[in-house]
Amino acid sequence: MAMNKAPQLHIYPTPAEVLTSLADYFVELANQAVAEHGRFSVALSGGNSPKKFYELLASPSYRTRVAWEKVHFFFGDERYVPHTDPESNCLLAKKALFEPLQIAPSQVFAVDTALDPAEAAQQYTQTIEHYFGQKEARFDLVLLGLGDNSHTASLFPHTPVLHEAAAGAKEVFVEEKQAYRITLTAPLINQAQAIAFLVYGADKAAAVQRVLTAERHVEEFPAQLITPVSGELHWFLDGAAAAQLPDERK
Ligand SMILES: O=C1O[C@H](COP(=O)(O)O)[C@@H](O)[C@H](O)[C@H]1O
Repeated sequence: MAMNKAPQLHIYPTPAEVLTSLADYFVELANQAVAEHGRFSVALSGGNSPKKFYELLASPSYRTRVAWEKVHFFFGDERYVPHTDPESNCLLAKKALFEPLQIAPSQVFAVDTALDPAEAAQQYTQTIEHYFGQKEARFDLVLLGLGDNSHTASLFPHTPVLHEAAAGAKEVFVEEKQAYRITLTAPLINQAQAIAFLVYGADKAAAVQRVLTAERHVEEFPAQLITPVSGELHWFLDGAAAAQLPDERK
């Protein structure tokens, strides 16, 4: 039986150092993927944490280090709102990354939130399948965040999508938000070549500790579902988010 590789933890004193380390890793993976297969496919995370990361990638220090015209952007999850809504993960990426880097619309694969949720998820699955063609859908990188309730992407505690066995996108009604989300399923995320969590801030410390050290209980701690089939799993953390980890994990 294949054993899951242990996640690699990268812990830095400050969020700024975490962001730089993740940006360096992004550059390394992007250049490697472009050299190997001519393009780099990345699924972006949303919420608050990645804004500064996207701004850093678009900054003068990083913008010349990646062949951005060869990068193809997907979304690990999307809030079920128009792309002009401040809640939209697509809008966040557009403002912080796509516009500053002048990314062509043909490089961005967004969820169509004008459709009904099930249709939007089905269409996004088809978009992903079409992009990868005959090959298994395997993103070069999936970026993830972590909610203080241990959700990642839009894999929220006690939702049916946690049991989805198909690798694709799926709609999920999130009771605590009273709203639909569209999320990549855990099986699809786990097919990725590399998966990187970006988590910083003291409000995430308990969730980090539970996901990484508690006994497996995916209904309560959905981020425990993220166990790559054969790719790499990295956690980029600041000291505050890592504070409740036992010393031997730091
Ligand atoms: O709702 C979401 O939450 C998680 C965590 O976001 P953060 O605001 O706590 O950083 C995020 O990873 C996900 O993409 C987003 O839609």
